[in-house]
Amino acid sequence: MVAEGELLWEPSEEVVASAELTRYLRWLGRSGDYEEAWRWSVEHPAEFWTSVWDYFEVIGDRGDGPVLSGEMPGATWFTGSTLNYAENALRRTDGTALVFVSEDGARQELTWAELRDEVARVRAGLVKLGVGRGDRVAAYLPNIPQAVIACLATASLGAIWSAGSPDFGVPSIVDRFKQIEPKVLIAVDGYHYNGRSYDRSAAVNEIAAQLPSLRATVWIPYLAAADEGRAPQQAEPARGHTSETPHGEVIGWEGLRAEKGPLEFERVPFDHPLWILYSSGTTGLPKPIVHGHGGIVLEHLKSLSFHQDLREGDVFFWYTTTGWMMWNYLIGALLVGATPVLYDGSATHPSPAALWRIAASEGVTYFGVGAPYIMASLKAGIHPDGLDRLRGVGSTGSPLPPEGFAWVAAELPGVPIGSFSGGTDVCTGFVGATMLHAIRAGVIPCRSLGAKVEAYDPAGKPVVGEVGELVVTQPMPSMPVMFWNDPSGERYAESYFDVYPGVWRHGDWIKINEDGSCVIYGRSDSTLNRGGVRMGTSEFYRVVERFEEIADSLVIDTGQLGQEGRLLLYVSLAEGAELTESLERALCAALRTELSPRHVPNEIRVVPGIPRTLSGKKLEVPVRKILLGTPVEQAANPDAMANPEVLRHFTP
Ligand SMILES: CC(=O)CC(=O)O
Repeated sequence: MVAEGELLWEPSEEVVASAELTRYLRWLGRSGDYEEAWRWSVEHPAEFWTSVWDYFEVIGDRGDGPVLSGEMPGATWFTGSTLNYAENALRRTDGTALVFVSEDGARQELTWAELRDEVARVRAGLVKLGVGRGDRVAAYLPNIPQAVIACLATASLGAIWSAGSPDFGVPSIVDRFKQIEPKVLIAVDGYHYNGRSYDRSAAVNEIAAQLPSLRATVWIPYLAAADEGRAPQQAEPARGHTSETPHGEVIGWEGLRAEKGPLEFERVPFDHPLWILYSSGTTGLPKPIVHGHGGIVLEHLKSLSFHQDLREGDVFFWYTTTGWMMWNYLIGALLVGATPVLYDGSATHPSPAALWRIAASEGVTYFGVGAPYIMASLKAGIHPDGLDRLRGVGSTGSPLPPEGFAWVAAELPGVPIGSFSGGTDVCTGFVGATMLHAIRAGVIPCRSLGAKVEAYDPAGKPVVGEVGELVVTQPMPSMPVMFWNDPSGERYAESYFDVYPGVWRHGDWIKINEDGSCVIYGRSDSTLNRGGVRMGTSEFYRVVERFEEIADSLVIDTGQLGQEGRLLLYVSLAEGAELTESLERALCAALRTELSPRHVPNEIRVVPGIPRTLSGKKLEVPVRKILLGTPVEQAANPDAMANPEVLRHFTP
């Protein structure tokens, strides 16, 4: 058992001296006191974000309008400025820009010159298909180089990128893409995952048929190329050749990139849409969140340099699909001149150590994953090795329990583990680590520069040392510039500003300590409130999932509006395990002693699996709704789930 707050790592003088953040603070003429710098960054946001633009020598015209005008929602940044994300991402010319590895062993490397050439070609291909400023290009692609190339080519034109991963079902992709009316769809014929091939040709045809806005569909014969000797389901049209279908032209990737074009960049205003990400709630269509060129360039430069300490020469890995904002964050490495490693495949194929092996073979210097992968590595008894170049490990997606921190500290001595928390809505973390901070078990060392994060009590008063609602009380440039199809901004305002007017409420529980460090306790709306003792579900899971017999768990408090309800614990069992009376007793005893007697579940139920979203989050709120009487079909969208079949096991 590891105590929260136990010291695990401290930066040496050398680490502090060579940190990117130290260089920036010196350039600013400030001391190395992080809290002082943070306070300045949030109290003087216009000065801070101007310094980020200048320090990184952002390519573009900073303009001479006000840096920050108005208030949330609706604050605007850098009036009169123009820039282009792709121009900033493609500023280097020498060395390796991108590495790709897949679970079946394929590997590809692109130099900066090759990446620039590919982007120019695809840009020319998109122009030929009629894509221009403001048009949407949708992608149904795995984490492969073509996704990065097409994203940058789209951005270079001032057109708008939007991606979904090919493991998303047809209805969930159509629900997303039909809202944004794309002109072009770029898709693969299928992919490999966990040793199996998944043919998606029929899915792509179904998607295309439901998008009347399409002028063209671009096919990438990815599965066909991998499955040597197997006839592709959808033949690649001959180079440069196109054919017509009811839903537009059909062209192959080779046709799209056939002509060498000029690498040019349409400089656009700061808030010009760069990409559209989605956040699915439990009702209505997924929210199409639009981020702007300027906000993403500044936020990713700041966050990747000062919080992940990335720089030229670094090799950056984060396990993600194109359907999660961590993909957009991963490719942000290009902005700082680091090399992103794209991986397509399962995290645990051919073994639970698969991702650690990639980190070793690719000489990864910063390795990021979802918290469950670290916990699974702990449980599987993995001893990662060959990671001599590793300087940092990142964890996100859900709170990492103190044991996960301690495992990284023990297995990778000298490497700090930085838990990072934010979300799709801002395409970054609000809180994270730096190379100036010590690492303590279960604790996130700081609030990110420029992110005025506070914990609010229900009356909207900031609290310190107590759990409260995570709010952001100053605008950040990477906040959405709008939701697509929400001209009045109503949906946007409702999503973040309905509880505390003028203040961004993120929907997480956070405790901020006196020293600025913090702990995230999970989603605020799934919190357990037992007799007034509020607790995020992560603390519960930490106790339960330590048991070898428990593979996964979900806890639901059916209490409503101050009324105490039942506390139900769902467990999926490890292979060969049984929920015996003695195991039930041991679980209850651990919860009683480690949390509180009020946190002993009223009932423990065995289920075949815990429902998770495609990006791995437990579906606590939808299950709670089902238990309170909402029909399963209305509580959750099966297409946004990794394992929708398990939901029927959760009945009132
Ligand atoms: C940075 C993050 O917060 C990622 C996520 O959990 O979606």
